Amino acid sequence: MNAPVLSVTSLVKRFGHLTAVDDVSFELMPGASLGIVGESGSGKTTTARILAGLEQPTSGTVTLDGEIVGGQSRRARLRQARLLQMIFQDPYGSFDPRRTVAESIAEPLRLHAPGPAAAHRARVGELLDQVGLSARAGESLPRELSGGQRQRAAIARALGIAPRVLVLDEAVAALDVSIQAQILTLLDELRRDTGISYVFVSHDLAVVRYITDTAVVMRHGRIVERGETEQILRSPRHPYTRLLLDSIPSPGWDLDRVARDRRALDAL
Ligand SMILES: Nc1ncnc2c1ncn2[C@@H]1O[C@H](COP(=O)(O)OP(=O)(O)OP(=O)(O)O)[C@@H](O)[C@H]1O
Repeated sequence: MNAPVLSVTSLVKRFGHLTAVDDVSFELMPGASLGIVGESGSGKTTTARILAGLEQPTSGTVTLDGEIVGGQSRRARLRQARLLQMIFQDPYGSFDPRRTVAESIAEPLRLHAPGPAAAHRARVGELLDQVGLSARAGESLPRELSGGQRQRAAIARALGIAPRVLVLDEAVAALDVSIQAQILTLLDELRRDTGISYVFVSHDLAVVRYITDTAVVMRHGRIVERGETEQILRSPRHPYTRLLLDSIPSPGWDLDRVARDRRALDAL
């Protein structure tokens, strides 16, 4: 039996009186894809940020490849970044606007895998190719690329150091639907080819259905339902999951019923 590449145990994050993440636990096996779904404010992003070390938990642990992470030493932070990389909704802010995309993709290589510049250049070429970007796109500045191309570049940069886990926070939410499909297909191929694991944070159940095997549903910081994604979406057990599903516009959509169910759930 394989060991999980990522385990999260009893994670809690408080901001003052607000408990944003409340006793969250889950495991991710090598090559698996786990969805974290829930409405705005349910604690998804805070959970993702803790995984990436961008936020410290109030309590609980994150274990990556058998070792608890969260240490603040340079060595500990480098190890966490080497094993787990994060992709944001719009990576624009995380690219240096004055550097070419290829230079930005090379940066983590220089930090984590020091070597001759020519080797880095060759690796950047491979990475651009792997995510479907031309060498010309690599020579562009971030603002010269489309949203979809920028997301491809962000994926290339994250993959360069061969992390075990990619945490994607609403990674396709800002893209047109046809571009979303291209990025999701790319992510699917990359997972098949490299055996990388995903934690895929999204409010979009259709996207989660496509890209994940299992999922957890978060509400008010807690996990209210978990299991195989297909099973959860086909026969949700928790009223909140049913409400999320009913909130998707579809033929015969009953907005009054959704509003009624929400009032009933909020009163619980
Ligand atoms: N730095 C912070 N300081 C104070 N409160 C915060 C902070 N970050 C998040 N919160 C609060 O924690 C709760 C969970 O937020 P979080 O962003 O994790 O939810 P989410 O499910 O990702 O929602 P969204 O999709 O809107 O980001 C919210 O009530 C939010 O206002």
